[in-house]
Amino acid sequence: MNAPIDPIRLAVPSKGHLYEGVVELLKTAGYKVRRASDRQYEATIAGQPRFHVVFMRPTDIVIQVQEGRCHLGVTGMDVYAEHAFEAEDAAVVIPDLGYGGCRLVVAVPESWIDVGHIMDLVDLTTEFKAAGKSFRVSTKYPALVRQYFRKWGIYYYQLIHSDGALELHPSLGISDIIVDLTSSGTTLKDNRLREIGGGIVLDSAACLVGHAPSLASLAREGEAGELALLLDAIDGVKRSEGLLHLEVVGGPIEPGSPTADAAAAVASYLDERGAKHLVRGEVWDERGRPGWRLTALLATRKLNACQRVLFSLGASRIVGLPAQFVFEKDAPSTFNALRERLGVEP
Ligand SMILES: Nc1ncnc2c1ncn2[C@@H]1O[C@H](COP(=O)(O)OP(=O)(O)OP(=O)(O)O)[C@@H](O)[C@H]1O
Ligand SMILES: O=P(O)(O)OC[C@H]1O[C@H](OP(=O)(O)OP(=O)(O)O)[C@H](O)[C@@H]1O
Repeated sequence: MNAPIDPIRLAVPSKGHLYEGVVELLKTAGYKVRRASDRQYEATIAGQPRFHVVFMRPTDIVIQVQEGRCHLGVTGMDVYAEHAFEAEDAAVVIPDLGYGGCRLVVAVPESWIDVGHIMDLVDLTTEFKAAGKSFRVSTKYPALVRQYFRKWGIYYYQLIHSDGALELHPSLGISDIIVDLTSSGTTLKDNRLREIGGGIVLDSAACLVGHAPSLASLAREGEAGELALLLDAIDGVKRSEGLLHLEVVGGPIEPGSPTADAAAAVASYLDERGAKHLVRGEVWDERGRPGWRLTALLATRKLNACQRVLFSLGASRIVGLPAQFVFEKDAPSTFNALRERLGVEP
């Protein structure tokens, strides 16, 4: 048996769109990254001496995970997908970490009123070719664009590879259209460009990738190993996102009083609002009088709208605490799924 991987190197984007989200997620999961300054490219994790964090650009992260220098890495799904064909040893462990959402889209000048759908580009690119002109597409994602255009039967175009400020290209005459990331849509709009129908090449989010042979080795450490603990913690955090652990207490119940049914009414109301894991039971206050208590998981955004109704149904106190982890016995486990995919025996 090979020696255990030590340190476990985790690559994290050094700045930009994907940085803060992962630091926050790791912290909530109990893995607080200790980085001396934002110019420091290495860090440790408090209480986790086996982890070594390195900070890199998202593209380099895919390459270093592929090479096995980094065992785990956080990058954008867009970046991973662009390099996937040359990174067969870099496996996706968690495809969506819950932040860094954006879309890779085909955008044309607003003035092109005849082009509303990707299908229109089939004809347009053919017309360009017939007229002896080259239809130029600026992008940072040549592999994804080629694949997408092939799927739609678009063959006559020239790719212009560029790393930034692509939105300027059509107005400067560098290209005719662009394929770039967007989230709020502001940059496209401010540069008089617009997305076209059927033009979403990829929906992307921050993802966790890993070097497949290293993942297999870490998975062999089992459910108490560092990989299982990290993935379980992330699963727990992700499952708790946006949820409150709600406690509703009612009472005291006077003998013969109709409030005895209040707990059932509150449970049924919360159930209608989408609350999960509703449980209720009898409780006694400090004077020994009976009451009821109900707990549930409820979307944070729904609590405010509920509270007056809950009082009217008989609740006397409502407490909502942000859930930090939700573990459910039968919920899908990233670690178990990964172990199965890698063919590692439990
Ligand atoms: N609105 C957005 N625009 C661009 N990228 C976004 C957006 N929202 C999330 N992202 C994600 O952030 C990644 C880019 O991050 P950032 O700009 O920090 O990196 P970069 O320095 O340009 O990296 P590299 O050039 O190495 O890919 C994208 O690949 C994408 O996954
Ligand atoms: O839809 P929006 O919310 O406006 O976001 C989209 C913009 O954000 C990104 O640029 P970034 O800020 O990463 O700068 P870059 O050009 O250096 O990549 C992307 O390349 C777009 O230009």
